[in-house]
Amino acid sequence: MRYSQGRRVTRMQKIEIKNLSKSYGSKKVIEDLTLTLEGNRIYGLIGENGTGKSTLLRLISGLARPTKGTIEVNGKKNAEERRSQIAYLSDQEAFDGFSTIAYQVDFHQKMVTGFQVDRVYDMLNTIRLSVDQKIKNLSKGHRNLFNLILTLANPAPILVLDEPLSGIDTNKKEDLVQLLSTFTLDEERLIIFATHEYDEIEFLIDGLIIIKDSRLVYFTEDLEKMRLEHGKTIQQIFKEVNQ
Ligand SMILES: Nc1ncnc2c1ncn2[C@@H]1O[C@H](COP(=O)(O)OP(=O)(O)OP(=O)(O)O)[C@@H](O)[C@H]1O
Repeated sequence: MRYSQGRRVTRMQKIEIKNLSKSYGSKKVIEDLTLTLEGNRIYGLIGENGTGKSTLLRLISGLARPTKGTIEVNGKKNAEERRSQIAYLSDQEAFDGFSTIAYQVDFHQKMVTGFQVDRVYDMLNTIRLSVDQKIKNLSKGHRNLFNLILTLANPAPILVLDEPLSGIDTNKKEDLVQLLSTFTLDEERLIIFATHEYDEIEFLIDGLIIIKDSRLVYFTEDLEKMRLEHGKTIQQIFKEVNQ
């Protein structure tokens, strides 16, 4: 199944990163990264452990401060303004655990303007999660799924997702991949997400970003073209740039 085929590219959303560097003490985590992401597209961000993927997503989302360089999201430069354009999903546990699913949905509805609560209930129904369940009693995969659903229901034009597929079983991953595709296609959003699941994203993403040793080593915004012209899978591209 090729979810990305025939996608309408409207170029409405834009993330513009120029000469971005981030260090923690003497450790360089992102070095001189320049990258423009735009349109109604899904971008996959891959790289080995500790190469700076989460850091880059946090920088884009205004949750970490660059050491050097600039980030503009839909023309907004400062961190607070950027945050207004972005729904961010962390790879860390986000819940207190003792509340129920219903409580969290209600909380998000109160906190997030335009939160798509009907969609949340539809999605919960699809994956058969009862709203009365306490978060602490959910499996890790279900917790991750619920967290992702809350993020998808945020109407922000850009979704920044840190490992949204981690811990989710294969059957549900297919549904999720379809869901992510629908979310950009129908609503003209831009999604960037970090993942280690190269096979799962093969036909989901439009663009591919690879980071190695803190640096951008590969970028295409048209993976389908690369696949047709060079016949390479993401796994093969990844191996080549990591040699
Ligand atoms: N707040 C921080 N303080 C100090 N070092 C940090 C901090 N955040 C990240 N790092 C370091 O920056 C490097 C990159 O971390 P990051 O989490 O961005 O990598 P990643 O590519 O997302 O890794 P993974 O695939 O394992 O999730 C790591 O060496 C990490 O220890």
